Parts: sequence; structure tokens; C-alpha cells
Amino acid sequence: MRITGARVIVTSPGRNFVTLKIETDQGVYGIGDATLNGREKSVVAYLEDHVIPVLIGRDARRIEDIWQYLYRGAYWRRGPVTMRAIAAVDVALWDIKAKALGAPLYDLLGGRSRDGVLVYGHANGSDLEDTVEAVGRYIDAGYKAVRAQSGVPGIDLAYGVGRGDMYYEPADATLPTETVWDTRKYLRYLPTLFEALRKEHGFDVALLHDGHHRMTPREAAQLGKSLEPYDLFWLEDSTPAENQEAFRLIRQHTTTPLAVGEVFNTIWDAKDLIQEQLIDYIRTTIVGAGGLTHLRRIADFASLWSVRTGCHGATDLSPVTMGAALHFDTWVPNFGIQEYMRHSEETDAVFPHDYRFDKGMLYVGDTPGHGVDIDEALAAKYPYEPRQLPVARLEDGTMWNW
Ligand SMILES: O=C(O)[C@@H](O)[C@@H](O)[C@H](O)[C@H](O)CO
Ligand SMILES: [Mg+2]
Repeated sequence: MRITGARVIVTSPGRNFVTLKIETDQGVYGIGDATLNGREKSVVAYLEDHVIPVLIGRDARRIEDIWQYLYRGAYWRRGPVTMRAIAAVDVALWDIKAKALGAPLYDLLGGRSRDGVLVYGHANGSDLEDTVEAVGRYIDAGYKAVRAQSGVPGIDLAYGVGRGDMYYEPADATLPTETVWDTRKYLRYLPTLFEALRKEHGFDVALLHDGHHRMTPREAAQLGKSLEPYDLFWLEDSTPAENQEAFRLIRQHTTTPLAVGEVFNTIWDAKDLIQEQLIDYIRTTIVGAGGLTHLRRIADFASLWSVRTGCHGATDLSPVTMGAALHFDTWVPNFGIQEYMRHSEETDAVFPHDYRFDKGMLYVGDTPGHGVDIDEALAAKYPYEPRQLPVARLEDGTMWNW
């Protein structure tokens, strides 16, 4: 089965998505997501200039060899751009293989380990009361797990506070929005938020929180400790993880479960975190880390150390990544949870898919492949719109982590 063509489709049905479509001489095609939020065009160029020319004529069934060719052959390994381009090819090829065999993708991975995939939704509020209500709306909508982000008293416009009900989009401006950050205010406020959440909603619902890399390791340890009475499902990205050793300090001080990895590209970013059991959940997802071929290696390695998966699933990961991730989640033995931010109706229409939400779970369909397609005529009606992620500064103007 030869690859006869491949092209990149950029569309912006409410937000930008980069999609790779690979065609074969047997009429079967596959779709892969290559979206890198706020830096989309860099992956378009990588694919069009450096990847597509070497794909034409290759045997589409040789997924592993093509992965190794693109990874080792680039010489310049890793990085968000390279690994997203490889992911797009890899997912499209898995889609093709599964379609050609007439099987849903999870069957090729080893079959079902579960019926449905537990997901968590995003509740955002401008203050404590607002956030408690927002979490309530998710519980009413059937969610069993909810991430709670809140505006912090005394801080204007901090990241994580959504602007619409049930939707949230950080890439909101042509030039980066400037947000302000003060960790001491945040550390004082957050335990009061989770105390109120548990008081109002009880302990049955799983609650999660994202620190978005803004704390030092010591501050993260303090936060983890202060949240212990509220039984979090996880505390995510409490400190930047370029230095994996930082998590040793956090781990020594708190039993709050720790999650990290949405910005990781390969197993090398998480190796020490996993084998030293410094984290509980690895958040890397398919588009971030070179596709299914590499993500399942990360998951298998993590399973040796009791680390479970918690795939990134913000709206900048297209329905193609969500569909492929759900097949992965349906199979992976050490599954933890899946992030789920609903896409807009426009996005759902451009990417018809067969996964569905029911009572806090997502279910994959049995369509051969990963079950997500692209309506190219509709996609063409939404041209690319430059959008950037925000940046954060401390109150004195110092640039900070976001
Ligand atoms: O956990 C998450 O989903 C967030 O950290 C993301 O919303 C993240 O900010 C975006 O994916 C960045 O593109
Ligand atoms: Mg996050």
C-alpha cells in the first residue's frame, strides 16, 4: 500500500487547527492532528518542506519504520515542532491501517481494557462563589471529575479563568495578552477554594487543579500539603519540569497526587519522574509526543512504576487527537483519566467524529480507524487566524512562567 499524496489543511472554526491527510494507492486515507497552539505555522512548514516529500511512495503499512525514519533521520531530535509533525504522520498511518483492516483502532493496540473513558471537565470562575457554582454545573451535567480554576483575590486577569460558560480558550489575541501573577496570594487563597468546594459538593466528585508551572518546588510542596485534606485527584504542573529533579522536593513533602507532562515531547522528558515515582500521572498526549507509536512506549514504561495516564485534552488538541487518544485510553492498561474540554459546534462540524459523552465518560465508536474525519469543504470556509497564548508577569513587571 503506497502513499500517493499528503497535504496539510489549516482551518480555524473558532480556533486554529493543523491537520495532515495522507492518501494511498488503495483509496484509503488517514487523518492526523499537527496543531501546536500559537505556533501553528511552524509545523505546517516542517510538514510541507521536510516531511511530505520523503513520505511519497513509502509503504503506508510500515508505521514503525516511518516513525524511526522521521525521528532518527531528522538528526535534530525531539522538540514540539518535530514531534507534532511526526505525530500527525503516525496517527494518519494508524488510521489508514485500521481502516484497511476494517477495525477500530483500539483493536490494533490490543483491544478494549474498559467500556468507557473517565473524563474531567473544566470549571472556571472569577471568584470563589463563581467557581463553586461552575463546578456544580459540571456535576449537574453528569461529570464525575472536574478541574477547578479560579480568579484569585487581588490578581486581575490570571490564566485559567474562562470567559464563557463551559468553554475556555487561552489563545485569545493576535498579540499575547499580559496576565499578572502573585504566588503568595494564590497559595493563601487556594485551600479556601477547595474547602468551599468540598463543603458544597462533598467528596464523591473527583477534583483536580492545574498550577500551570507557576510555583517554585518549595511553593508547590506547600500547596500540595495545604490541599491534602481536600483529597485532590491531582495537582497538575505545579512547577516547571525541565528539571525533573525538582519533583523530588515536592514529593518529599506531600501526598497530594502529582500530574505533569502536557508540554513533554518524548519519554526522555519524563524518564526520571517516572522511574523515581515522583509523579502519579503522566499527561503527555498523542499529538505532543510523536503519535501513538511513541505514547504507548511512554505508557508501558510508566506502568512499570505505577504511573497512570492522564492525557492532555484542551481545545487546542483537535477532535482528531481526541479521537485517537480515546482509542489509546480504551486500550491502555494503566489508564488514569482523560482531560475533556468540549470543542465548539463549528469545530465539531468540521471534524465529524463518532465518540460521544455520557454521564461523565467518553465512548469511542466502532468505525474502522480512529473515527474522526475532516470536512474539507467546510474547513476551507474558516481561514487561519493568528492567535497567541498569553504571557505572565509578576506585579513588578518581571516575566514569569505561564
Ligand atoms: O491542562 C490544560 O489543559 C492547560 O494547561 C491547557 O489549557 C494549556 O494551557 C493549553 O493546552 C495551551 O495550549
Ligand atoms: Mg495544564
